[in-house]
Formats: sequence, structure tokens, C-alpha cells
Amino acid sequence: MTEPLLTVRGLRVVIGGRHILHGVDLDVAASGVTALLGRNGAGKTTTVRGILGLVPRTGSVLLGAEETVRLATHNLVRRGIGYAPEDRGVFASLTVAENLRLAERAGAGEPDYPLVHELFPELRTRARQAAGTLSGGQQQMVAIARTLLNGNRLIIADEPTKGLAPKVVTEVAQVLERAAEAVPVLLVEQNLALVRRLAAHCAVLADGRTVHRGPAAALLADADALRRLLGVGRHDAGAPAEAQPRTALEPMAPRPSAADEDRPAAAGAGNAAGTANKEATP
Ligand SMILES: Nc1ncnc2c1ncn2[C@@H]1O[C@H](COP(=O)(O)OP(=O)(O)OP(=O)(O)O)[C@@H](O)[C@H]1O
Repeated sequence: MTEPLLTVRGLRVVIGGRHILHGVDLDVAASGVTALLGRNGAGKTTTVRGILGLVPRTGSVLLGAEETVRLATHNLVRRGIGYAPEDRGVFASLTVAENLRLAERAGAGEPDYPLVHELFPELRTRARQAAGTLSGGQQQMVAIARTLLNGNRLIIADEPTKGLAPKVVTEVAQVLERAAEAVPVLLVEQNLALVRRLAAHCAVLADGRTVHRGPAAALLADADALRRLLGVGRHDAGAPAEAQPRTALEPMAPRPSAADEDRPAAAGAGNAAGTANKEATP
């Protein structure tokens, strides 16, 4: 990797006296997609929340050359970190246009609607549609588009394919691919097929520590490492979701679930996570 955009070293998080992260090291490349992997509960979301200042943290988080570990979330947002949270944080009762407008940030210059509409023309044609009636993939498009509006330097997407049907996972992959052409992306993901398609670099967490860093393709080709670090074999990485071990990563498209493609977002999506989103998005 050439000079990373984000350099995390020895990131520690303690919540309620419990040590959640014991020293996470992570380099996010200055272009393309860097994947953050790990089994359930490994500390991926907490790492993202630590980077964003949404939980108390120590260690070092360099954005470019600037140390940011003591900055508050709003200052990190101002420095250009966009966040698409796990639940997407889309306001179901508002239109697509209103959801985007909410993400506009004062002082960030003219919102980059030309970029958003160039990447996602559908958001223009669906501008007046209530976001709650969008498919899961389209809602993810809104969530990512919001991070692109304000000229951000980095997008963090937390498990954008979680709970989506296979067809929608493919749509989201395209969304992320397009977004990463414009801005580097840190992608928290359990779907190894998606990681294979999108990510050049990766880091793997286990029990709140980094246990592997390097090129994504090398990890995905290393059956022993996949088994040891993630609990899946190389063949699992291309296997259908039903074939995957329950405790391991989701290697291919996740099973359709309640959050499936045609299901509207929960009314009042602007609750707890939405609030975090409001703090950290765009
Ligand atoms: N606010 C909190 N209070 C107490 N424990 C927490 C809190 N947030 C996270 N944890 C714990 O920290 C560990 C790491 O959680 P985290 O959500 O970061 O993992 P993850 O790798 O993102 O998992 P998943 O893939 O299941 O989303 C888990 O054991 C979780 O229960």
C-alpha cells in the first residue's frame, strides 16, 4: 500500500469498564476499498465508532498526517469522514431528496449533487419517493450518496449488505464500486465474495485486536489463513450462504431476511443509530 489515508495504531476502547478493543492497527488505503473483517463480536463496529469518536478511545488515528484520536465526532466529520452506519440511518417518512438534503453540511461548500447524480442517476428519478418505500439496495444507495455530498475524504460503510437478498447484494456492490471510484472506502463486511470483488487491502480483527493485515486477494487465496482467522475455508468463500458455517463469516450472498429488498425501512429510522448517523454522516 502506498501512503495510507488513515493510519490506526494501538486503538483501545473501554466501555463500562469492559475492554472491547485491546489494540487495533489498521491502514486505510488512499484509494479504492479497504476491508475490515472479523467474526461476529470481533470489534469491527467498535473500531469504526472509535475512529469516529463515537466511543471513548485511546491510541493513534492519523487522518493523513493529522492526529485525530482526541477530536470530537463533529470535528472528524468536518475533516471529511463520511459514515454509512449498519442500519443505513435512512429516514423512512422523508423523500429521497429530503434525506439527501439533511446530509448537506454548512461550510462544506456547494453539496456535490452532480457527483451523486452521476454515480446514482436513480436518486434523481426517485427524488420524490418516500425513502421507506425504497428497496434495501436503493436505501443503501441513499446512505452512501449522503457521504458523497460534502466532498468527504473517506467513507466508512458498516456492513452495507447485512440482511440483504443476493440480488440486492449485487446492487450494493455496484453502489460501493462506483462510490470508491470517487472516494476511498473503509468497508466493514462479512461477505467474502463482496470483499473479493471490491477490496484491495484488508485487516482482520479477533477479540478486539488486529490479527492480520495485507492484500485482500492474498488472504482470500489462503485457505489456512481463512480457516484460522475467519473460520471459513477458501471453498466456503464461494459457497452459497446456506453452506456457510453459522459462526463464521457470510462467504457469499447473505440469506434474505426481514430487511429484504422490498421491505420499507422501519418508520422512524432516525432513532438511536440515526442520531449517530446525524452526528457522523456527511
Ligand atoms: N456499548 C457496548 N457495551 C458493552 N459491550 C459492547 C458495546 N459495544 C460493543 N460491545 C461488545 O464488544 C464486542 C465487539 O462488538 P462489535 O459490535 O464491535 O463487534 P463486530 O465485530 O462489529 O460484530 P458483528 O459482526 O456481530 O457486528 C462484542 O462482544 C460486543 O458485545
